Amino acid sequence: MSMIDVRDLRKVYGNRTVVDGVSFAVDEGEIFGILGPNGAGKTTTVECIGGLRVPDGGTISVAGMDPSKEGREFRETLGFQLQESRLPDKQTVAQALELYSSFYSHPRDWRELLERLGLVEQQKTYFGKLSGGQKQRLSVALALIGNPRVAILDELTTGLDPAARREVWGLLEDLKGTGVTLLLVSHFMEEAERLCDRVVVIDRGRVIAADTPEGLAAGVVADQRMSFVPSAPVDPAFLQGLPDVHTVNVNGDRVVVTGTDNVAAAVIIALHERQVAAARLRVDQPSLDDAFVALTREDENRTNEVTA
Ligand SMILES: Nc1ncnc2c1ncn2[C@@H]1O[C@H](COP(=O)(O)OP(=O)(O)OP(=O)(O)O)[C@@H](O)[C@H]1O
Repeated sequence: MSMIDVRDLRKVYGNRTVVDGVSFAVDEGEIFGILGPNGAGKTTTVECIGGLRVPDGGTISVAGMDPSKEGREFRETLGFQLQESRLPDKQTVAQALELYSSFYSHPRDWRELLERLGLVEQQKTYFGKLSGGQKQRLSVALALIGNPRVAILDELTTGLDPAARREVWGLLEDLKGTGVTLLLVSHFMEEAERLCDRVVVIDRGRVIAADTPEGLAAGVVADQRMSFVPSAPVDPAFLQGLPDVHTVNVNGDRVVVTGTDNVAAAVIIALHERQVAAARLRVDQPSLDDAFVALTREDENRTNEVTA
C-alpha cells in the first residue's frame, strides 16, 4: 500500500480550477518531490494532502486515512511545514519547540533538532527577531518535532544561504532510511536531484511528467553544451562548419559550443588538428533544470495550440 495516494484531485477557487485531476502515489520511506512553476497548484495540492484544504473532487489517502476526515491520529502521523510559518513575535525558539512537542505522544528531542538546524544560539531569541533563514529553519524543526511518519515540506530551503541549505539537506538525508516519507515542494532543481527518489512536475494544475530526477533529465532532447578557452585564436566560422556543431558563441576568452552528443570529441579533435588546445574545458549534460524548462515550455505550447 502506498503511504500517500492521490487520485484525480481537483480544487476550484471561484470559477478557476487550480488543481485539475492530479494523481500520484508515494511509497513508504520515499522522498518524493513536487516541482512546477509559480502558481502551478503545488501548495494547494499539498495543503489538501495535509488536511488544510478540502478537495472539490478526487480522493486522498495518507497512511490509509482521509485527511479531510481524520483527527488526532492524522495529526500525529503528519508533520507540515508551511510556506510561511507564523508564530507569536514574543515567543522564543525554545518555547515554540516545547509547546509543539507537547502536542505529540512521541516527540523528537528538540535540542538535537536545534543543533542539526544550527539554531542553538537562537534558543532564547524571540520569533519576531529571527532572520528569514532562521524562521525557515525553525519551521522545518516544527514539521519534524512530532516524529511524523509523513512530513510535507513546502519550499523548505527557500531563503536559506547555501551553507544552511546543505545543513537542512543533510538532516533530510539522515531521515532517509528511517522509514519517514517526505513530500517536498521545491523550486530548486539541485535540491530535487540530490534528495528525491521520484518527482512529479505540475503545471497549470495538471501532472505533466512523473519520473526519477535522472529519468526526467535523460528524457530531455537538449543539445550538449561545451565551453573552453582556446590556446590560440580560433575562427568561430571554422567550428560552426563542423557537422556535430549547432551553435558557437564567444564570451570573452571562452568559446561556448552546442551540438550533438558527440560535439565535445568532434571539437577537440578538430582543434588538435590545428595545434590548438582546449583549456579549462567544461562539458554539461542536460540537467533537471533543462528538463523542467523544456517540459513547462512544451506544455505552454500545447495549451496555446489548443486555445488558438
Ligand atoms: N485561497 C485562494 N483563493 C483563491 N485563489 C487561490 C488561493 N490560494 C491559491 N490560489 C491560486 O491558485 C493557484 C495555485 O496556487 P498555489 O499556491 O497552489 O501554486 P504553487 O504552485 O504552490 O505556486 P508557488 O510556486 O508560487 O508557491 C494560483 O493561481 C493562486 O493564485
